[in-house]
Amino acid sequence: MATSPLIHLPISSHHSHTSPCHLSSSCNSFPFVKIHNQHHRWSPLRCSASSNGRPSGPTDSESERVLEEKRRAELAARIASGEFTVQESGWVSLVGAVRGFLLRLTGEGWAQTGQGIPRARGSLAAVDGQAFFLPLYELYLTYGGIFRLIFGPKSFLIVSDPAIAKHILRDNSKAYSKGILAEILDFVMGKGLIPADGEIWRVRRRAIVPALHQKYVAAMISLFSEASYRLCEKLDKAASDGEDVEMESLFSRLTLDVIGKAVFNYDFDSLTHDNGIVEAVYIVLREAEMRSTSPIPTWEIPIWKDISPRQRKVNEALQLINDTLDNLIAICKRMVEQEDLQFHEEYMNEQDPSILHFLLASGDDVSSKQLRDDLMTLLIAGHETSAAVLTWTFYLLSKEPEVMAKLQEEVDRVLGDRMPTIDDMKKLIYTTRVINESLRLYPQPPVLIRRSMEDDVLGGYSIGKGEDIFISVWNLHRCPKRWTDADKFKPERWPLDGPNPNEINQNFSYLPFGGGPRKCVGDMFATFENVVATAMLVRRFDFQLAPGAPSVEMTTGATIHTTEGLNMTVTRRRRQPIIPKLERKIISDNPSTCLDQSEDEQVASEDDQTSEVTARF
Ligand code: HEM
Repeated sequence: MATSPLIHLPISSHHSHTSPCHLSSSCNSFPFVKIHNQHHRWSPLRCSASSNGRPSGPTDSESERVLEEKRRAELAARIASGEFTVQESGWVSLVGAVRGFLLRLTGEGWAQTGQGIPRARGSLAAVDGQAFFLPLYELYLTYGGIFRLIFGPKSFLIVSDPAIAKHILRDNSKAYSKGILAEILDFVMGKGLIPADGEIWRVRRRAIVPALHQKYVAAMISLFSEASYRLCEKLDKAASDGEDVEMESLFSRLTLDVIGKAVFNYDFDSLTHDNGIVEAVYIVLREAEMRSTSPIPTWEIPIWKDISPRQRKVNEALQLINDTLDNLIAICKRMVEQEDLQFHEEYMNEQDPSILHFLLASGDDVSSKQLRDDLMTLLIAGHETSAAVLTWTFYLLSKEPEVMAKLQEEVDRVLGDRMPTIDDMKKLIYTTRVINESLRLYPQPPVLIRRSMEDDVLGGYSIGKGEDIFISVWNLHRCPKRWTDADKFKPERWPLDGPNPNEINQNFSYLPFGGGPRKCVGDMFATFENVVATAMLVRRFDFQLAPGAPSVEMTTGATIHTTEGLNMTVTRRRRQPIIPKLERKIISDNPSTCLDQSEDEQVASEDDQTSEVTARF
């Protein structure tokens, strides 16, 4: 039976915390978007925003900081008093010592099992839905880079040490499976690439990775631009009407539109309207999140799962998605059959550059169920993550006007009023650093889940087969010893002339896309998507937290969500005039040139700006 881990993580200290317990609910203006109604009251790293429409002034930040320090001091004192520490019984210690001794005898390493992994305990009665990775941070500061967290009969190893993370993810990755994650996601992803393990994973990874080749990613830039442009149009209307916008749901729609086209050449067009399939995708996504945070797996109870209206709705949604995917696969198969096909490494069909087309053209010999699982996995993996990155990036930007100004300066200078091209990705370096830094502060997902498939030694402690492990990327990314001003949004920490930060050059203390053989296959795709969307949005608009909106708080599903949306006031930018460059027009068949024209006209006429479009002769 699948166990659901995430709800079990809040720690008992929660209840006695000085912060009041709010349970509020709000209604999102967009249907099908998750509504959360818990506050992470416990959070020492609370990310509450000023809701007065301006970035917090020094007074706001100062009082936030004082409150935060108070909370942390209280918690640290309670942890230090041993409240969360589990005393090892003599029996456990004895077994540990004997085992450690035997390990040494067999030469398997100098395991410190005698001393035992530090232990903390949590309460099952804690409130669900809160950002569970936050209490893990404080416990990490006390118990260190590896400790055991115990909830009733269940226990988890919490890893926050870069060397141990490297060992699990890369050096000894074969000894670890996706464990709980695979169980929870089975209903939607089946044996898709994220949950799959062993031989199935190996074969599917080998088939899928080549589909995201450089030429494909370059072709995606115009797709990112077109979708971002549609979002700009929507924001432009809101700016005209003087309406605030809920950006989290808009980013969710933007990235859904992008990934649908990119993976199986399907235009959800969710930014423009809702339809059955968009609704079905959100029903399934919400279900996956519910399953990962629910204390009781009701969906596994034999009769209940057949009569529950919720489960029926989920099954209907899945059926609709599966039918749609089957249909798209059939259409694509026909296209491939009619094609004068010459398959090569960077193969791409110009009319349909999707991953599905590549897979079919490559002769990928796979069952249609497996193909559907893979497509569904790519859809979910590429949708939720990027939407969350954009949400938190814009939240962070609204709090740091100086970063926003620097970002806008770069975007104006590099892009002017053109649509972005692949060459611009090398030039929008500060924009990329903004995304790098956003991913450090808000890693998506905030924990990586594994299960040991054999005995191993982690950080000097021996562990057995079957341990459920959470690698806290949140803790790695906010470790105060590793990062100066760890909680501060400082894109400048990543030098402009340095390499793009990744897990290798940061020695596993920075894991925005995981690491080792199971590293994200869409890292470049996602980075460019986020860079393009961010650049196109900040070029046209200024963004501030909406006056009177609820403070921005975190909660978790698979990624970090806000509890009540990211409500923002969007205003058109008044830009300095761009001095026309007298340069010759380069004749190009690049589709982005056609778009240039339409956006140039749009920007010039609708924004009523003094800026002039770069003259081309
Ligand atoms: C900013 C956006 C994204 C972030 C932050 C992100 C992050 C990650 C991370 C951390 C992992 C490793 C998970 C683990 O080790 O347990 C991962 C795996 C994966 N990602 Fe992404 N991802 C993003 C976008 C995408 C996109 C756009 C795609 C597809 C086009 C994608 C497809 C995948 C797949 C298939 C895996 C599983 C790889 C495997 O297990 O072999 N991701 N992603």
